[in-house]
Amino acid sequence: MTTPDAVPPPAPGPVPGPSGAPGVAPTTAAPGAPSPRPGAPALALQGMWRRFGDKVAVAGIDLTIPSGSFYGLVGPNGAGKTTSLSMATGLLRPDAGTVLVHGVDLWANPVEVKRMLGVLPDGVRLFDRLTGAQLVTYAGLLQGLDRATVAARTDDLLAAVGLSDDRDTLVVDYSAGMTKKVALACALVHAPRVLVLDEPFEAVDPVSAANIREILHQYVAGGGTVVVSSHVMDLVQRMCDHVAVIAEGHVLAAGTVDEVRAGRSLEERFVELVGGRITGEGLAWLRTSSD
Ligand SMILES: Nc1ncnc2c1ncn2[C@@H]1O[C@H](COP(=O)(O)OP(=O)(O)OP(=O)(O)O)[C@@H](O)[C@H]1O
Repeated sequence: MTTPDAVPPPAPGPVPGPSGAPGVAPTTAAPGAPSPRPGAPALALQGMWRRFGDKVAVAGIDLTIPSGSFYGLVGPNGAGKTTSLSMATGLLRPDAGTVLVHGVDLWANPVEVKRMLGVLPDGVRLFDRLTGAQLVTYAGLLQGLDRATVAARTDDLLAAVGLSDDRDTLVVDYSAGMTKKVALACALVHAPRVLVLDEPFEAVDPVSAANIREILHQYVAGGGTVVVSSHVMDLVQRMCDHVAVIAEGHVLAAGTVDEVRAGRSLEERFVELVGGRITGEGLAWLRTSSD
């Protein structure tokens, strides 16, 4: 069994050390660095644009993600979800637009703001010649945590995601689902205020997915905000309290899950908003039966 309640809660300020040990802030804020604005949304995307050559991937997206929400981002393949989340977390520079994290401009203050963010990017590229334990330790030390805190949190997080027995295995030898889980542990180690997860359940088995969902719910109950992209509508409907549907770089609908689904299932509403159902009639040659 996992111990999800051992996961560090999101830190509004300095991160507490293990077992009441003195805490250490992830890194010392530079003098005059902007601080989170009370009452501001956890994440606000304003007028985001991004093109790749002739392809407009994100075409003027505005999104407001309330503090303490569990926010789902859904959309068909190529809708612009990963591009939006990459711009929202400082991984990809927007062509235009502003990202505010708890009221602080990300692209104007990347160092300070990234300290508030935990990110699980899509297609994670990790230092996979490290073991799982070394990788989480490395992520914690990079965030400026002291060694004792990192050691305690690494143990807690690896237990919570079910990787304790594989802690000394090289990440390159992990399965796809194990890699997702260790990347999630890395994203959580500094107790960020906002957690942004691109397809966190992809390749993850159902028991591990349920454990991860529990970790995320506890994180939100402790004051954190989760933004998660997924293709699984049923999961988003059950797990999230807010959702945005995006397609072709635009927001088609956003709000609470109940507002967006408007009395139907989220999947029905998604298909209605996005369209694009294709029948298999054009593939008659695939029929193998001679009847
Ligand atoms: N680095 C890139 N170079 C060129 N085009 C890109 C690049 N990244 C994304 N795109 C294009 O931008 C559009 C949006 O891609 P994006 O990855 O954001 O979609 P997505 O909603 O995350 O899709 P999926 O659900 O399939 O992961 C797509 O048409 C994609 O081909």
